[in-house]
Amino acid sequence: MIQLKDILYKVEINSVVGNTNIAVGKIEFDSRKVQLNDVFVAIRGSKTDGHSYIEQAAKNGALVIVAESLPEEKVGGITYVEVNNSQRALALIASNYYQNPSQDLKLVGVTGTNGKTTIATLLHELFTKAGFTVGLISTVAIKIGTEEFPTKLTTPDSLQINRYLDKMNKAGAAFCFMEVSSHGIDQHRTSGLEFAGGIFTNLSHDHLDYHKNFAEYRDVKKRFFDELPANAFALVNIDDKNGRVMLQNTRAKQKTYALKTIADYKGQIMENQFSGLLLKLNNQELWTKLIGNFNAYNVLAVYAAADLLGLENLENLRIISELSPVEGRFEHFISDKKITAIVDYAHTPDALKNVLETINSIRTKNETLITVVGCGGDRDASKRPKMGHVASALSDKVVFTSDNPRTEDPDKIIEDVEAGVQAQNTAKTLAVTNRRQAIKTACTIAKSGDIILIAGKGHETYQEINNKRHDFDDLEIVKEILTALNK
Ligand SMILES: CC(=O)N[C@H]1[C@@H](OP(=O)(O)OP(=O)(O)OC[C@H]2O[C@@H](n3ccc(=O)[nH]c3=O)[C@H](O)[C@@H]2O)O[C@H](CO)[C@@H](O)[C@@H]1O[C@H](C)C(=O)N[C@@H](C)C(=O)N[C@H](CCC(=O)O)C(=O)O
Ligand SMILES: Nc1ncnc2c1ncn2[C@@H]1O[C@H](COP(=O)(O)OP(=O)(O)OP(=O)(O)O)[C@@H](O)[C@H]1O
Ligand SMILES: N[C@H](CCC[C@H](N)C(=O)O)C(=O)O
Ligand SMILES: [Mg+2]
Repeated sequence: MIQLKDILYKVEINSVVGNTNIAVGKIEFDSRKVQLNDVFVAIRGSKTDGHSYIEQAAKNGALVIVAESLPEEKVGGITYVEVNNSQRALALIASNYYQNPSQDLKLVGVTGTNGKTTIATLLHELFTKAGFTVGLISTVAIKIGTEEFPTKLTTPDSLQINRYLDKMNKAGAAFCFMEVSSHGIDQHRTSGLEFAGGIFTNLSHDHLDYHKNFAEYRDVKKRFFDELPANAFALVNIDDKNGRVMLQNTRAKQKTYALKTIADYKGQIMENQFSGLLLKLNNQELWTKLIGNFNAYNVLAVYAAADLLGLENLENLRIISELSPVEGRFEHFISDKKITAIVDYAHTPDALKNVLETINSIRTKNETLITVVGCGGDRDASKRPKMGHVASALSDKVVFTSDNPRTEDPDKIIEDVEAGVQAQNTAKTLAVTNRRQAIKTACTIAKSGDIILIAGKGHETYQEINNKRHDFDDLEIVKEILTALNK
């Protein structure tokens, strides 16, 4: 059995009421899951305050309550621990509980607005092909070797992270690549983890519903680099103006990558086609099946990280050339009548712009580009008009539709998106609220040789409407419709 005093190691404690020399059960931050002898950590959330459920946790058998303020009335036999920050305390307790699993493998975190899943997944694949057992914590899935576990968040809560890292160690994993979202950093989901490296991709508009403004969003990301240990590497995209900012206060070894400026890892695009990219990396040629300028950055980050982790150069280059695109990221299908349907997870204005610019740089003049896109509900509404503008300015035709409306009115979201369309582009757009119907509309308009981009949902296999997830897979649906239309 684990002792309370052991799992409180390094936790910043204000006061304790009761005994810490006691054996405890599991750790929970949801009172509804508490069982006999568990530790309940009360967290102030965005919807409710965990401190209101201390009594319920006690009724369910909690032996220990960890909170930022202790209740006046205490129950005999329960140990109360007052801490400065419950979320941080939870993360440290979780690390201690699983015996600091991040120290027993090389953990690399990827942060930035776009490209996290792509880079983390490619690194997982690269080191797997190099013969290692590798862990992955990403938006799409959590993986231990080839075993896959479902996930709902990009960066899970600290208990889950440490539980999976422990499982990875038990499976003999040498590395784990994980996405570190700004919510994750802000909510201390990654506090107390020992990272061997951190990667910064880029910073653009997203999540400004959650963070007060862009500067705060940037500073949260920076905190991840501020907290890296001295023996870790901090690898940043120096073409992004915020790359330098990330390095300002880090103790870690500073490394840079870039396509446009001098950097430790310098890339150059030689060819950019539908079949892939020909790159020059530190003066060595490399062919990759990944498509688009933005993927040149991702490939460069992958090469650099693998190099910093000690992978032999030629093996590094050879395996990168074998890597396939990540699920739902520029995945494409060509129909019998030669209509190209591309499914991509672009759900920010910058990602959408990059994807559309890539398609425009590759396609020929007589191929029409039809974009199907929407924005998620209960998420940053200020990105909606920007996405409407980008989609309509860079496509020949746009069908605005729903993404995951969640609890919002889908037509209202579409109106927000349409508000960004400039007068000269309005004639190119139409709105079809039902996403399947919108895809069908695009397929009906498309002629042989045309390109349909379906953006925003990528790998997702559901559509969330009013707290219910319905089966929905953009790629499956577009294939089915094009086939049914005999196109
Ligand atoms: C806004 C946000 O990030 N919310 C996360 C947060 O929950 P919350 O603050 O809303 O929690 P709350 O409902 O207010 O409850 C507060 C506390 O009371 C507890 N409680 C509540 C009820 C009860 O009866 N008893 C009880 O003890 C809850 O367990 C919780 O500890 O903490 C939870 C546990 O870690 C997360 O699951 C939850 O993620 C929600 C589901 C979410 O949708 N998050 C998204 C926005 C997110 O995190 N996205 C990022 C970014 C993706 C990207 O990069 O694009 C990600 O990493 O996935
Ligand atoms: N390096 C990049 N720069 C800009 N855009 C990118 C980059 N890499 C990918 N994208 C675009 O962003 C989309 C999402 O990519 P990816 O899933 O790798 O990002 P992410 O950071 O994991 O996103 P999330 O915040 O949802 O976890 C892709 O489908 C593509 O359109
Ligand atoms: N991690 C992102 C994913 C957005 C994907 C998009 N399909 C949506 O539902 O808005 C978020 O939670 O904001
Ligand atoms: Mg991701």
